[in-house]
Amino acid sequence: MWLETLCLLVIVVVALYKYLTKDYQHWTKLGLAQDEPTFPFGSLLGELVKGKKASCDLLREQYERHNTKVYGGYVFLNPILVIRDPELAKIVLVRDFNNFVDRSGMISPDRSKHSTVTDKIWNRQLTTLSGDEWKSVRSSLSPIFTSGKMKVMFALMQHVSNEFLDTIRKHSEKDEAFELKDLCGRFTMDSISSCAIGFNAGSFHEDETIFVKNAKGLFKRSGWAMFLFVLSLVPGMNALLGRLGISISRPQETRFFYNLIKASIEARRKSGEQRNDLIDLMIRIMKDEEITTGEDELDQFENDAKLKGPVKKAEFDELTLIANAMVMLLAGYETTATTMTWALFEIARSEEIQRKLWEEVQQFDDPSYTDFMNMPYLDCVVNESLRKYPQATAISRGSQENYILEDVNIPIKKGMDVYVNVVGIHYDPQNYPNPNEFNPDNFTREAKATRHPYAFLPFGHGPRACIGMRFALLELKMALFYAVKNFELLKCDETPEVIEFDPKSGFTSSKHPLIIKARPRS
Ligand code: HEM
Repeated sequence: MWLETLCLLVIVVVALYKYLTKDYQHWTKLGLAQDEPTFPFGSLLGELVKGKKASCDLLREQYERHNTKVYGGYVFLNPILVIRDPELAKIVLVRDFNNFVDRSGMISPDRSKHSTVTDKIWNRQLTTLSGDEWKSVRSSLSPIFTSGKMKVMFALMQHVSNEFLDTIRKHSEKDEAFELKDLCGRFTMDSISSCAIGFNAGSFHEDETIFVKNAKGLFKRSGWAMFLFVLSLVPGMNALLGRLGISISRPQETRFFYNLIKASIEARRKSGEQRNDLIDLMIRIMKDEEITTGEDELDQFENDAKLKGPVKKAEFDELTLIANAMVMLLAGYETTATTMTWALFEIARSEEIQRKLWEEVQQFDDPSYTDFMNMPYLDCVVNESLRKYPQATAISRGSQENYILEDVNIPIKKGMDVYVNVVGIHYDPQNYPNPNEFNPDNFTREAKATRHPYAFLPFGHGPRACIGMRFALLELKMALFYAVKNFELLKCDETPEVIEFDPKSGFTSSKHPLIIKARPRS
């Protein structure tokens, strides 16, 4: 009897496995090269979930294994299409945007309905909203970072830059080596909290303020958080977790920011104070005041990012405001800090790059916002840092309808996800000769003219691209400018020679601490 039961069990398990993995040959059947999936994670997530490989390395390897414009892959049991070609990236991200509005794994209305309060906050953020709801919130928030508004934030960032310099000075006076990520994290935390919610995070004055502790907590990858995240990707699980009162997001830290931002809004309303920061701008949006954008403020990236056609006006309630003030803190903290870290590290490693940058920055005593936007070599160094160390190694979009991707003639089913392999494109020698080398000259006007404009995607592209790009660029430029103008950045015994990416980080971070020294310029 037990033998029959065992045989039956084996048959059921095999049949179930066959059923679940029935789509694992989806791309091969269409004649397209694919990355071989392993059950149950597919071809993309397994290594990442196990923390064995950084996404930067994994996606680069996958890109280099293929030589077609697109290739197939799998996330769990689902086929995804991966783009290697900048022109096809443009078609998906910009030209046919109306079919590719959402990122993959976007929330379903069902998930929203049954989620816990703290998950609801996450569900109202720009990063996770979908369809018309996203369009209306995004169009309300878009004018927030135009160059006119950035000039006001520039003044707030000056104060943070001074604290940044004081900290480097203290290390240099003691001839002490210092770790860059910690320093840059303090810079970006203070500038985003001050510009977004008018809150002085005080990062430069304490080892770890309660603000920083909670912000870091939101990014920490514990086994439980990872388990819940992976579970939430399984269809139907979000709603179930919500019904059981289990938060996918980190409830304690989310509540901390919810309370902080709410208190900031209330204080602002009571005092009537105008700081012209994000909270002010969002309160004006809630009151239905028009925030204008001068068309002449928009560059090519932003013109591509404009939403075309009629957009329903957002219902901008207080929860939406808090959720989006919070997402600015989150999306703007680690991404910018990590890029800044790499940029300062590369400057310290190359005497020649540092000399060229120094020659440029020393021409300015007290640069204005416009000056910062017009320093060509500084711009090249920042762009090269974003190329070599893209914080989002891939960009994803879900297809809203059955769709044929032109040129390669590949059918994409409704609901299927398309990924653009950003890091692969950034390291393709056809786009950037000697891609492992840090070479700011990749971004001279002449070099850019020889390349497809979509071969550079650190902030994504199109209407769903990074809303905080101008803010991030200004922070990066200010930090690099003041550091190089006031100090010689130097390698020291602790500076790593070989770069390795951290497989445990969700960003393109270094596995080893990036440590340098600084000497005051006379
Ligand atoms: C070096 C720094 C940064 C990098 C590399 C970066 C990169 C990105 C990327 C690649 C995306 C996805 C784009 C797409 O899907 O096409 C994104 C989205 C986003 N970023 Fe950034 N970002 C940075 C800084 C910031 C800052 C400073 C803020 C806020 C102040 C911010 C806020 C956002 C938001 C809210 C979204 C979601 C936009 C939407 O879905 O409508 N980011 N970012």
